Amino acid sequence: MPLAARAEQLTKTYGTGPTAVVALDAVDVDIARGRFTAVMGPSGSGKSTLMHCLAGLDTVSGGRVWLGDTEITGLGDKQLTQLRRDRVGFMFQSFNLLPTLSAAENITLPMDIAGRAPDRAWVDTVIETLGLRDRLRHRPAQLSGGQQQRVACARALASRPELIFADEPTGNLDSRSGTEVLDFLREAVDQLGQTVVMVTHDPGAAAHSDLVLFLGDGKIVDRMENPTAETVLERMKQFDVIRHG
Ligand SMILES: Nc1ncnc2c1ncn2[C@@H]1O[C@H](COP(=O)(O)OP(=O)(O)OP(=O)(O)O)[C@@H](O)[C@H]1O
Repeated sequence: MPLAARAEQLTKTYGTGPTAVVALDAVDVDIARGRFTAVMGPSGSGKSTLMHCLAGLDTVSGGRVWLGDTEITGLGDKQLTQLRRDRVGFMFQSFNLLPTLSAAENITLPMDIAGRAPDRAWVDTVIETLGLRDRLRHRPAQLSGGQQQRVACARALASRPELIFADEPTGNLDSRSGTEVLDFLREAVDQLGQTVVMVTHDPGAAAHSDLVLFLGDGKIVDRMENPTAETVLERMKQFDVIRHG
């Protein structure tokens, strides 16, 4: 199966000496291309750290990481910045849109900064898929939270990245808007052939994915194909029993 990203014995330690924290402990992980992967686990289990290391947002303490066929461990800051800009899309809990720009300008901003001409047909497809056609001239403040996150999703998709990382993308949304954004991410995978990795605490959000990776204390402790909200919740309860019972 072609891989969008891969980590081998990925270790991340914060600090040194007796106060050092091992956020990731020799993690091996494959992210398959064209799939929707969710990353779950208790607070502090290393979800965001894993995402940041896979996306080249953070350096690793040990092990190796690849984006596609490119090994990113060992790349310098400049190369990493370029790689993220050209090959990775990001969505965060706070939508991170620029307030003075229209939706349309926000969507193509990363490419404008990079001096890359957008593929108009592709951007049009993304806008259509996300139902943003009649919102393009609006500024973020004139849009609902759900619409703002759809703009952020379109921005992440606009450059047709190899991989989209979404960190709690529905954390700031009511459940209806959240579901809508998750449905769009699902469509980005199913209809547009994109690859999505999403960090979430919410079993209902994870149920939109193809595969859930469960982290615990910096290790991948379990995985679940074709999750439903119920099976994910059930699995989380079992972990609680193991941890606290
Ligand atoms: N910049 C940092 N400096 C020191 N320790 C950090 C730093 N970032 C994360 N950590 C520690 O690394 C561990 C993993 O953190 P991480 O943010 O990856 O967990 P998480 O699973 O994403 O948590 P949450 O669900 O609360 O966001 C935690 O113990 C955290 O305190």
